[in-house]
Amino acid sequence: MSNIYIEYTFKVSPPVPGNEILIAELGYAGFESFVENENEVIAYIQKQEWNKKILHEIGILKNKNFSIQYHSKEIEQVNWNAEWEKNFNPIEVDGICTVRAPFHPKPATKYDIIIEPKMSFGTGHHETTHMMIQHLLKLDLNGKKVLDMGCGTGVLAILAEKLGAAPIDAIDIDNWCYVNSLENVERNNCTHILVYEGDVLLLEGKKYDVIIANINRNILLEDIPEYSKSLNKNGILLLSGFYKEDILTISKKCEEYSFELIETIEKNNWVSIKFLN
Ligand SMILES: C[S@@+](CC[C@H](N)C(=O)[O-])C[C@H]1O[C@@H](n2cnc3c(N)ncnc32)[C@H](O)[C@@H]1O
Repeated sequence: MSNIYIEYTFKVSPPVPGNEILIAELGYAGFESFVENENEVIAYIQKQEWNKKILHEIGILKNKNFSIQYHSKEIEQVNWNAEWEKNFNPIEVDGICTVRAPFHPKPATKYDIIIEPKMSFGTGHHETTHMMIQHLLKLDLNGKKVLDMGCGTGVLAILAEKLGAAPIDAIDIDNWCYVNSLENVERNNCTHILVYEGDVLLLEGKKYDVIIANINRNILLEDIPEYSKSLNKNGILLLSGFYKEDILTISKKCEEYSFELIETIEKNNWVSIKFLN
């Protein structure tokens, strides 16, 4: 895997909701990792994946409701840790769960998840991860067989184990996320999580009580039929990674596969939905 990345810095006006829309569209276009602050969005893509044409596919750049300026430069991945350490503050969810870096002090919350994200997605800062954590905290996962599809840093799989789930499969299509999840699983002393590099094809013949997938609208629409085959009766499906405008499309697809919508959470236009099989 190449160590050279292209770093793009975007200034979006207005930043709300522009930054979130931009991040989602960059994600669909193949960008891997994002740092968002008040004034800018910094996004990274591997040089070998990068093609200037990618930017023409990004709808928000052509959307007249937003003004966007950007510049780019090539970076060595070796600088990345220093970048995220500067930007990563601990995240507390509902006073029960903290997601933090190893160098942050131990929190008082019941659940403490230590993540070194490097180039992976999943520190709890993003709305979608935050809402998936909220859903998970309300489930009884004791002894439940769980799949975390699109595991990123492994944050949701790690929380599932802390909530009593076992065994847990964590899958990500990206090699960096696979390696990073393995590291984070070990860092959190988890012993019931198996991490795989791959996608929905790995589900052949497998059955789970709970499937969690925080990916994006298009991948979820493709994968929902496979989730349906792999989820036990009365199993729970938690989905996120899409906007409010996509609720109908996602829930219609789920209804086609006999999932019943139980609860929707929304945060800054992002959505997470709980379905029952
Ligand atoms: C939005 S991140 C979610 C990460 C983490 N689960 C969280 O909630 O913070 C989506 C992840 O899905 C992975 N991904 C994208 N397409 C995928 C696919 N077809 N199958 C499996 N993983 C995929 C990406 O590499 C990325 O790590």
